[in-house]
Amino acid sequence: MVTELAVDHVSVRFDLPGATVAAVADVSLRLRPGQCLALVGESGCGKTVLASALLGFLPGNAQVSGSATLSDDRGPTLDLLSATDQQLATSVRGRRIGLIPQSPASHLTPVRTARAQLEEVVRAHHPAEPDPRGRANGVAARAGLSPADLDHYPHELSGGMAQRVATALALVGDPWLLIADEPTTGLDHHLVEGLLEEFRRLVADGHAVLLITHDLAAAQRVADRIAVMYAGRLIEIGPPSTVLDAPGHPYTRGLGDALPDRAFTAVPGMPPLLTDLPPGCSFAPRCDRVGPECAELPTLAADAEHAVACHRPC
Ligand SMILES: Nc1ncnc2c1ncn2[C@@H]1O[C@H](COP(=O)(O)OP(=O)(O)OP(=O)(O)O)[C@@H](O)[C@H]1O
Ligand code: NI
Repeated sequence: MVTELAVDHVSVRFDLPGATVAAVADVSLRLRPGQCLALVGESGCGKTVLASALLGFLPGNAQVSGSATLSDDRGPTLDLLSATDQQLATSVRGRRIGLIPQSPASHLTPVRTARAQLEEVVRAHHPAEPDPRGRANGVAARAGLSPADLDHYPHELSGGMAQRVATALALVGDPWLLIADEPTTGLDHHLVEGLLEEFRRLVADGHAVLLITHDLAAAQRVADRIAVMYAGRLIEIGPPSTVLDAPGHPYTRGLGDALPDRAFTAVPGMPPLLTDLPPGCSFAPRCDRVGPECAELPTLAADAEHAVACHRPC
């Protein structure tokens, strides 16, 4: 059996009174053991919504289409988008897919210490473990925490500390696929290095990592592919060297130019409103290469090594 997550043509819309938000549109991607895919893009482009769709964490006003097939030897092959919450809770979350959520503090129980929460998850995943405390300390160390750090309540943890507790919680069940949503937020340079090292080690051990990040430099250091999202769509995907050094999409070129060691110039203009997307390329209003053909939606060749959804690539 091929171990894989196959995301095919996934779209997520939110119905609001009088408007529809097209948060994710027609996203396809694949992840296999030994791979790290970085998903990058400006705030609000749909990264967290995509991750939430995969784990069944979308609110009731979300309309989802497409499929996300999870195949591995840890459970039945499953479409994550049509699975029941019961199936996701008992067989997927934490066991086949681990999530480091974007706001980790809000996922911790306020009245119990980090240790109590981590040891509970250790016991749930490893009922025969004779030393849950030792195992919790071990997984905490991999996330950059000392045993003493665990004896705090969530409100006593800094943002970076809560982030590391969330990382430890996600690692406990040894999921083959880890989805990390902005895991370096609030961490200092030293801790970012440690976390990226842990991701590299997981990938070398045969895990897969979907790294959602604003930090292109981090993506470059750990990912073997970078997928760039704009206004809910994937607009470019390829190896970091290509995407960052020889990008095809004008938006990706703009993102690369915003790196601190380059021009540091942000892409001019604002992303479009997701309630009111233009029919063609949604980057066209900001694009310096725009032409008449951009009134048609460009497509992305999903299976190519390097793919660009642009009529006039750089
Ligand atoms: N429950 C909801 N109802 C309506 N719109 C929503 C809902 N949740 C998210 N959105 C919208 O969907 C879009 C995508 O949001 P998302 O959180 O995925 O962005 P993101 O790429 O993760 O951004 P960031 O980098 O800031 O975390 C945003 O415009 C957001 O306002
Ligand atoms: Ni997000």
